[in-house]
Amino acid sequence: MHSLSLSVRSLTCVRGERTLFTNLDLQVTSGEWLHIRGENGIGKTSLLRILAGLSKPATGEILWGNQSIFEDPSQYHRDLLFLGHRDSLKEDLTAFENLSIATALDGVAVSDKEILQSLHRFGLRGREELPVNCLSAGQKRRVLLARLLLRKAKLWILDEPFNALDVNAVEMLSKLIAEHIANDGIAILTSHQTISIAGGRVVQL
Ligand SMILES: Nc1ncnc2c1ncn2[C@@H]1O[C@H](COP(=O)(O)OP(=O)(O)OP(=O)(O)O)[C@@H](O)[C@H]1O
Repeated sequence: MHSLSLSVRSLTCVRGERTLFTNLDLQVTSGEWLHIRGENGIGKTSLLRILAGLSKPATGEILWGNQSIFEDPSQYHRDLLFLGHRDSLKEDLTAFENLSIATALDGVAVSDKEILQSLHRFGLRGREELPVNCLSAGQKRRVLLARLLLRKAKLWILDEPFNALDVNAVEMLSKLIAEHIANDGIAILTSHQTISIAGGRVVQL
């Protein structure tokens, strides 16, 4: 994976009547991750949605490498995996079917074996063929997170990825993020917890 960076210059975000942040600058390069922190309602999710190209900032630019993310969105979205904190699964389908659909929509060719392995890594052995509405909140979250193993995205943008996870799953996800960073990946995430993964910087909104 060659070195890449996401650079943000003079970003301003307005939602409704409120200006959430102004003139935000940040940069994150291969082998680094950012922890976006701040109180409820400060604008963390709004920032991540802008960084993922899902909404536009009032002012400012976002460069992936040398190019604005809005110039070639399909290329950017091939390099990016965004997991929103309100992302949900199709409740009447199984965990396996949910991942099959998600990877097909992402345009990624994965084998049934790889899908099963990703579910097993997230501790869902024996739960692969249950309709998702029979899973607990934390197990549903684990199914969503299994996508991280199936997409070889360079940039992970994760909104509250540790929510609803038990101690083991927190450890599993921390290890996965650490591996991604060690392999020259990039991650930007929000969390109200303290996270100890090497290569990280805190951005306080
Ligand atoms: N489309 C919108 N129209 C009006 N206000 C909005 C819109 N989207 C978000 N907001 C407001 O912007 C503020 C920031 O919301 P955001 O979800 O980014 O906060 P957050 O920092 O992620 O909070 P939390 O820690 O609670 O998840 C909130 O006050 C929210 O109500």
